[in-house]
Amino acid sequence: MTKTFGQVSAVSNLTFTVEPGQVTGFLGPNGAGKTTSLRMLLGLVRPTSGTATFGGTAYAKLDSPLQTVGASLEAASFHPGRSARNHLAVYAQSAGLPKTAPDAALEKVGLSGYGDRRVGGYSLGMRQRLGLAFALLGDPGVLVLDEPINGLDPEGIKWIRLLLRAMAAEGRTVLISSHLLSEVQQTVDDVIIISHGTLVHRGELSSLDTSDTKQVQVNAEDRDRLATVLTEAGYQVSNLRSGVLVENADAATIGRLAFEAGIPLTGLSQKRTGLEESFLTLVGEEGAL
Ligand SMILES: Nc1ncnc2c1ncn2[C@@H]1O[C@H](COP(=O)(O)OP(=O)(O)OP(=O)(O)O)[C@@H](O)[C@H]1O
Repeated sequence: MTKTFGQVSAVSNLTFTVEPGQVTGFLGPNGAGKTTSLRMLLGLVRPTSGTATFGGTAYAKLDSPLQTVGASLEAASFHPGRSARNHLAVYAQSAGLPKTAPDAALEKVGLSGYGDRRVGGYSLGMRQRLGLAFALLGDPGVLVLDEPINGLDPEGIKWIRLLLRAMAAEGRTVLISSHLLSEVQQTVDDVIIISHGTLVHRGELSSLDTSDTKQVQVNAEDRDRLATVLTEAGYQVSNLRSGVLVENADAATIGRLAFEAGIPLTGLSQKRTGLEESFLTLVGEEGAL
């Protein structure tokens, strides 16, 4: 797809496919063209050229759009004077969904107790959840969510991460946008990265990790002994506030070495410092904002 607004080229020649059964992150700095792309996908903006389809059908031609694609583009677009349940009921009725659909959707997003409140009194996090309830209303196989994590508190972030992962595990297609890789890093399987309206990277999240040096962070109550054992095994180690950093190592080998030396570990993880760095290199300076 390509979209130009007068002189501004918002999206140029962008091509990608999103697969079911996984969560795909659509990433890029502010102004990269994510929202414009998602709006084209949902038939809200007409592409200058190109097409976007769901299983071969354009959004506008879908027989039952709410039951096919659930979308949440602007969390703030609900009328402040109406209740969440009322909003959802109107959409459910016009789409011929069962009367129970609004309550089921509110339940899924943890807003059951707040359905009768005016949306105007909702926090940003609650509006995000309501946006998601709207997306889930028709129990669709595809979810398209613009910045769904933005505005959520840590508990909300954990909650949405689990929900999106569960949706993907059920075989649904989940596409979420974000301007921060770190925000979605633990949620996505695949990434599509754009910058200045063009595709700069497409692949599994791990494909972003181009760092040659693999580091392992490991900790034990007897940290000194752990460091000695690893040094004797030929590893270069340094002390961190929260453990020992081992250069050029993989977590499985370090875990086995500690086990063989009879050192109980209190922490063991492979550091993936390359991800964020690769992301920033791909999107340029603005990505740091
Ligand atoms: N209706 C419009 N008229 C003119 N220019 C527009 C319009 N919509 C978007 N643009 C421009 O297109 C470019 C891409 O904007 P878009 O909102 O798609 O980016 P984004 O990646 O979603 O960023 P953000 O996360 O800040 O929303 C920007 O330069 C923006 O100013």
